[in-house]
Amino acid sequence: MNAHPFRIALAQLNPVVGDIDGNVEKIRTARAKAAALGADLVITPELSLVGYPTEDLVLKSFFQRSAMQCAEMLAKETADGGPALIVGSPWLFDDGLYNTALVMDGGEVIHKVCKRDLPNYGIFDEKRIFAAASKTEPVMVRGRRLGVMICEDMWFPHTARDLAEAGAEILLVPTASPFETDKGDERLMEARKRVAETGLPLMFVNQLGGQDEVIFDGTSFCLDAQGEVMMRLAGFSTDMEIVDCLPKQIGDSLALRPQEGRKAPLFDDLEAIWQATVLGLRDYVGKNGFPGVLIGLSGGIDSALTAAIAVDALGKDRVRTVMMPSRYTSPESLEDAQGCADLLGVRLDSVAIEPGVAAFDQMLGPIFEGHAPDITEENIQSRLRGVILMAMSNKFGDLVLTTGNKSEVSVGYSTLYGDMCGGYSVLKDIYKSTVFALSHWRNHRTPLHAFGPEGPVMPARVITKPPTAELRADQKDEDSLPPYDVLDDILACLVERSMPASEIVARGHDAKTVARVEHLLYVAEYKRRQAAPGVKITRKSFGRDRRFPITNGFRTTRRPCL
Ligand SMILES: Nc1ncnc2c1ncn2[C@@H]1O[C@H](COP(=O)(O)OP(=O)(O)OC[C@H]2O[C@@H]([n+]3cccc(C(=O)O)c3)[C@H](O)[C@@H]2O)[C@@H](O)[C@H]1O
Ligand SMILES: Nc1ncnc2c1ncn2[C@@H]1O[C@H](COP(=O)(O)OP(=O)(O)OP(=O)(O)O)[C@@H](O)[C@H]1O
Ligand SMILES: NC(=O)CC[C@H](N)C(=O)O
Repeated sequence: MNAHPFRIALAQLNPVVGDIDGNVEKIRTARAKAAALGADLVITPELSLVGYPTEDLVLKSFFQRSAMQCAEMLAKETADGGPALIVGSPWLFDDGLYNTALVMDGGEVIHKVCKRDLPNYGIFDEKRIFAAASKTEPVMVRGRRLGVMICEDMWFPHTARDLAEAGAEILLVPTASPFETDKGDERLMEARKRVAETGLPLMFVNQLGGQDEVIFDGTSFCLDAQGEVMMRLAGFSTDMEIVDCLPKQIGDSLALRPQEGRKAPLFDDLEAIWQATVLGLRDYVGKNGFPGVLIGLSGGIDSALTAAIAVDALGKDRVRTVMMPSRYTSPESLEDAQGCADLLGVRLDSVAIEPGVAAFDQMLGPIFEGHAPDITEENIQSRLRGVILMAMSNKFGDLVLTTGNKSEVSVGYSTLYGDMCGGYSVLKDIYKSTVFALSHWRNHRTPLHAFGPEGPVMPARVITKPPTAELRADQKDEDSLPPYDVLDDILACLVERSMPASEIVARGHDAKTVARVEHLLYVAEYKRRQAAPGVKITRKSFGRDRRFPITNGFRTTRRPCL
């Protein structure tokens, strides 16, 4: 029996959805690097050739043909004597389009493994675009019997069980598993269940990178047959590593035993959130070709945190900020905005909005005659700031970042076409309580892979002062909203845990407050549909993840006739 190790390279790549040529080049480069290290096989992530998720792009027949032709071309390159290769690609068979892992060796595609369990919940829509395979069998590669299964196939027992019963020596899982808080634990738990059920080691090769709202954190790993982590790739960074697997006869069957290797450190919760926002923004800006970003810096915590994340993602020279004072802007806000800009080293311009406010007062005066000033005038200030930011974006090409956090986005505490102006949001799925925690954390810690300063990124007062929109005299967020610790707990119960009002009240919350927050959450749906996309962090982000009707007569505080 061949006692040489079978050397498997796990290539954690960052593809761009739809950039098939660019992705081919990334796969080719990874394979060349793995070849130099003596690999027998290179595994790339799920749909590595086209990126994940492709959404309806993959339904175009030209797209399908392009992917298949490029896959055939990559397969031909494996005639060079280098490692075999597993590439993820859509494949059109007579009975439908499948999400496949193509096994390439000796100049051709030697196996096509089709995905069996298609995720169709949360952000996933795979049943809309792919057909599901009915069975999965092991594939022979260079004398080894390999159990290849694609991402969601690992979340259920049947595929791993079938592969083990058919004599697979190891489970290989190309994946595109998006980041959310605690997702690493969930993946490990599912992987360990499959290992325990089959007695086989497992390799999980995840995609890296930001794709619109979804972030892939990588953190690929290899488990031995006891479920111990033998190797782990970096989180939030491209990476590759070779694992030597020793062939071994166990009773009647053959097994591959992965040897121990490098284990990249894991991140704690706050640093993982930080890394996700940084990677999400960096890839959104980079993959969409923006020179930099533009932020309205108010001296408040949301814009300060957004600017700090932007500097960590892009570097200070690609982040531009602008203070837009009004008669309600306090001297502390002016000082704090300047303090943030100084600490981050970013450019801060100032454009006063008072001339615009006066012009609108005059222009609308005849129409509004006899009507007392109200929220209309407050919103005009916010909209003027939006106009200024969008004008600067048009002139200089930078992407405007919106600064609203999940607490505000949930209850519609923002102005349509005002502070909601912008193309991308990094705090959209981060509650205000976590905004405070993250700001404090970043003032004391320097994250890995960050371009920002080592010291604090905002004056301490930005974190400690009461939040205010400064759209009228002496305004505080808590005049309109419950305290953020109360609001955020109720929202997390409603949004992430989908709890009825009665259960939330049973946790000790005031019934009227819960009913009001639920109402605000539902009636703000129209605003969210018009909001910029933003980084998914929690189990239920707004956007693809949580799809609610705008016109909605349901409330859990009412009792429908049953
Ligand atoms: N179902 C629906 N479908 C489509 N559109 C709908 C709608 N319901 C209202 N609308 C439209 O939306 C308008 C109301 O929305 P909008 O104009 O945004 O105005 P509105 O939500 O009434 O006011 C903005 C709120 O955001 C708060 N805020 C907090 C923090 C910062 C800022 C800031 O600006 O910096 C603002 C501010 O204090 C105020 O409570 C209506 O006049 C109507 O035109
Ligand atoms: N004076 C200002 N100068 C520049 N931008 C501003 C100003 N006021 C508001 N903005 C922009 O509008 C956003 C919403 O501002 P606002 O202060 O009303 O609410 P907030 O949620 O408390 O945000 P922040 O904590 O950043 O102040 C800000 O984050 C900022 O981008
Ligand atoms: N691409 C997939 O099939 C991903 C589904 C899987 N359950 C995950 O979230 O990681």
